[in-house]
Amino acid sequence: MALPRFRRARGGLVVTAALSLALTGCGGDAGSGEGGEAATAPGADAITEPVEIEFWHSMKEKNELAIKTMVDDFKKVNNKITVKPVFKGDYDQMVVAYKQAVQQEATPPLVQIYDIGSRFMYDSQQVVPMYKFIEKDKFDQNANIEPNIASYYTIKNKLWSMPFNSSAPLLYMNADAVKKAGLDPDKPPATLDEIGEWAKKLTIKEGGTVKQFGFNAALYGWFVEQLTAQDNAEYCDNGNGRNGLATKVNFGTGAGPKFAQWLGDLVKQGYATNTGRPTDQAQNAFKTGTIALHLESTSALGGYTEAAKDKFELRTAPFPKPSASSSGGTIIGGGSLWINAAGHTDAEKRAAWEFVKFANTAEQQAKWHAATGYVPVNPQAKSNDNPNFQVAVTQLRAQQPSPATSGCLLGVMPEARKAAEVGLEQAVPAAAGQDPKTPADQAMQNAATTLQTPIQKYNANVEQ
Ligand SMILES: O=P(O)(O)OC[C@H](O)CO
Repeated sequence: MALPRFRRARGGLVVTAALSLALTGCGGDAGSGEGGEAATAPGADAITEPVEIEFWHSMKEKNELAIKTMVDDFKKVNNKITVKPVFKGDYDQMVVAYKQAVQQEATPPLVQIYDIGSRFMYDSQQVVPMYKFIEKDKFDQNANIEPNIASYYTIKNKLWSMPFNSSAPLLYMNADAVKKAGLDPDKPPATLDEIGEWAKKLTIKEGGTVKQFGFNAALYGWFVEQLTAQDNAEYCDNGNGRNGLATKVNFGTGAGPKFAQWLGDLVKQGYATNTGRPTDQAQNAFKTGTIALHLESTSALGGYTEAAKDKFELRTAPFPKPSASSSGGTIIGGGSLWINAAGHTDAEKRAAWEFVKFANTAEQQAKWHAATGYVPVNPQAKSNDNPNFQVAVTQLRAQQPSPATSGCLLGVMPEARKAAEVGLEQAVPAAAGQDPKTPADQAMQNAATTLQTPIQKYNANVEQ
């Protein structure tokens, strides 16, 4: 399907139906912008005098401090450019803030968007694609960006955003609890069933009270995406939306219901606690030391390392596979940096690129990785000697990019993740001894079906 023709809007900017749809979900004139393939990348001569740019991000606590350190480091070597980091809430809140900014013609020159916002950003017509700066500067992409990471942000063979905070999902262990139960943290469980077996041995009850749960994980749609890829299956059709627009999601069958059933059973039997969808709640429970095994992103590692200090021995292990025969891998997570074209001067766009290049350097990526736990995007970056930090790096480098592990490109991917979480909520009982609201197969299938109309509406308005 051809992209609807641009039309001129006030101020010489342009609106597309694709953008309108992405912004409002219902078509109509919603914003303006001049970006996408049409945008150009200004050269180094665009900066002739001091320039200040806002950098919107979603990093909090320890990870936000690491951003501030990076910005300060940048200022020391680029005295003409001031980068002002602005925390805009979590990843979902950022997308809301970004959409509002497009409507108000007030986007920042530089924005961090989570992985699953990539197709939306591509369709938004707001950005200067990263490959244009790469070409302009003859930047060596292969030498500076891990191919396994770049694959996620590569759309139609071109890199659209710069991977920045790249993560992998992990199994976290309270190694003291593991050892006390006579289990060996050096031989961690590798499948959901093995985790279930461990969780039973690791749950400690005193009287009627649970002192330690064997397992917890947020009801987080990201885990459904990861387990699907671990099964070497595609989350959405058309080669995970990379051979053409995806027309449906597949989490109604396979790893989605398997995970929902497995977690529901563990909660019902009292071996896992259900802390709901907010990842903060599952994270806080793990940090108290009363959870033995836990699933989270490597992005939490910096904070966990600090929280566990003097409390318990923290260990990480590869993310589990749905079953021993699963032959896939994990998907790169986290977010990437997008440079906005609409309404920005050449100096601002160039300043944003200068910071993006700086953030990608081996030195900065090594520092960033050591502070946060994110995987270094630059293969030349030294990884942290702490073995907990190396698990995600090894996990990522060991796998070959494939359609499954490149992740699903879908304009309504944030909605898809939320739908999967609604499915999990239906399938996982609130507490021990309770039944789920809906059987797992049906809950996940129902959730997947709710996406058909949003996907069709989105696809009707964007180019293939
Ligand atoms: O917690 P992060 O930054 O690793 O992100 C996890 C997911 O990829 C976000 O979509």
